[in-house]
Amino acid sequence: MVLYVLATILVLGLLRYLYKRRRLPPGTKWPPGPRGWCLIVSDELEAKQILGLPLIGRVWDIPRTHSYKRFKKWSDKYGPFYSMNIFGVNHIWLASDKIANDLLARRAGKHSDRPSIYQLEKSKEEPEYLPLLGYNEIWRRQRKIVTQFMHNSAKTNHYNLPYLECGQYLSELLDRPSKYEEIMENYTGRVISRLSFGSPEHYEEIKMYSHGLLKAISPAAYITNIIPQLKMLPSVVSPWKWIESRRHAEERIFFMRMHAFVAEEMKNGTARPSYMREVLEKQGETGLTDMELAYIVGMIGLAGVLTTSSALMTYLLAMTLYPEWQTKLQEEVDRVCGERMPELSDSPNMPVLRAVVMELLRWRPITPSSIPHESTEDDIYDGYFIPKGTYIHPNQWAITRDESVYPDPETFNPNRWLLPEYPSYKAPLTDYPCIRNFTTFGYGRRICMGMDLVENEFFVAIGGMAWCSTIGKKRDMYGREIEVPRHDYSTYLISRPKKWEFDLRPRSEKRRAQVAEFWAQCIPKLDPPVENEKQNEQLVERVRLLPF
Ligand code: HEM
Repeated sequence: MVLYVLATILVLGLLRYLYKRRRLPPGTKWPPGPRGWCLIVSDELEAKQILGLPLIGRVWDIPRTHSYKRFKKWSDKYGPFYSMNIFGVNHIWLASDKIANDLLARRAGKHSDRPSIYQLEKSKEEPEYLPLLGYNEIWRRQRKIVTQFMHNSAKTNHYNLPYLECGQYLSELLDRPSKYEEIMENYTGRVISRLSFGSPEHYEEIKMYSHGLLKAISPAAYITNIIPQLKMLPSVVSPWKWIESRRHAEERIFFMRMHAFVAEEMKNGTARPSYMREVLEKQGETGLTDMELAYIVGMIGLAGVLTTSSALMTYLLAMTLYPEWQTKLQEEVDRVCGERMPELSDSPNMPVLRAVVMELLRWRPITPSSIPHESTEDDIYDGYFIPKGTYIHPNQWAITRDESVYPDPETFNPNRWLLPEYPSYKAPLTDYPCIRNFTTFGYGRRICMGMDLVENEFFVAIGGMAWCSTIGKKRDMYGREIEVPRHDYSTYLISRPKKWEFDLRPRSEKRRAQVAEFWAQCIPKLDPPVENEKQNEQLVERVRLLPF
């Protein structure tokens, strides 16, 4: 069995390599990069050469976990634009925001496709997951529809849901800080569940399917995402295929159930505003099938949970390690907001809060290895040849550690956004720093579609945490501070700090009571009584079950 798999990989790798090998156009050169064929079986950053092995390239040079650190190390050696061959595919890694913008935004016509995700059936062609679609007609129509409903939602500040959901979020966090992962996912899950389907009740399923999809697309989870040739093995010897077909089928049932749920509410006249309701109302115009429509909204639901909650977790870590920034932030929050929670309209007066948010995204990027683009045409950049079919990775870990832009990059330092002596500073401070279009949201035509929602959620949730709680190091039974790991992060595509111990307390009992009162005030605003009798009964029941 092992021999069969190895032989298949080598033969298919050879065929692909020979097929893809290209001659250089005159006057161009290959980008620099790690060359030679060597098999490395080490997870440490210093590689050990063990055995020469042609065809598969340097794949074993790449650790399964935190590979972006290895890629950064190579960019330190070969420069901010280097290439490498893996299993017959040409890869380019970028470690400079300028080069990433030059290629992925200014030349977006050539570099906006996506590589296939091998663990999925047909990620580029099936009208399912927008972020994974190729640069094709399906992607264009889906992106247009999502742009429309996200834009409409942004016009209402997303119905103020990120703010109104903070009441429950902060109350729960103050009561059970050790459950922070669950509480943070529940917060972002409830917001996106309401936005997508008009009701908060589906957040548990959204969370579950988000984790499932994240695993399916992460190289660290499935070897199939690293060795494409494995996909050609028959199902009988591919456990990955069984796992994926089950995940996919269950997720599809969920998306279709959500479609039916909102369609039924629309029929009864009880559907609240939601992305699903909006696309259903426009179905006559767009001509989308029920299935595609369900996927478009379902995918946005999944995109909105783990990304945002990851940065909330990083906030706890940063405040544990850099308490001086918590003090500065609390000073600003108290000065501007006094006895109430920060609201989005406070944003122009709160540069420190925006700088803290910005620095969280820079210091611990949520997708440190980024989501790669694929080139659909040959290109030449600075004399270097980029053949069609190249996978381009704007390595966010490296870009956010570019010392010419972010001096002393390992230090969490929001001052780099607040003081003119830093290269990343931008005025006026009423508008900047602003997370929109920041490198960690990607580039060009594939740039993230959730930036407006994320900006809103971060402002109120992080501002709210600073307003009501103080975070610090935990002490053991002998009174000694418990060590806090600076970078012990998960290994999937969306990265978050692994669970660690910290102390979180209300800033005062008065603030704790204010948070509980705020939650009570939010409930009727979140679920206002409606004309329809049946829905009124449901709402009364929902409020009755809330854990006061
Ligand atoms: C802090 C949170 C988030 C980060 C850091 C983030 C980051 C990213 C990145 C790096 C990309 C790929 C861009 C590229 O290929 O150049 C992306 C794409 C995308 N994001 Fe986000 N994202 C976040 C939150 C969200 C949220 C909340 C939503 C929606 C509710 C969302 C929806 C999308 C969609 C639909 C795409 C695919 C765009 C396309 O392929 O055309 N994201 N995001």
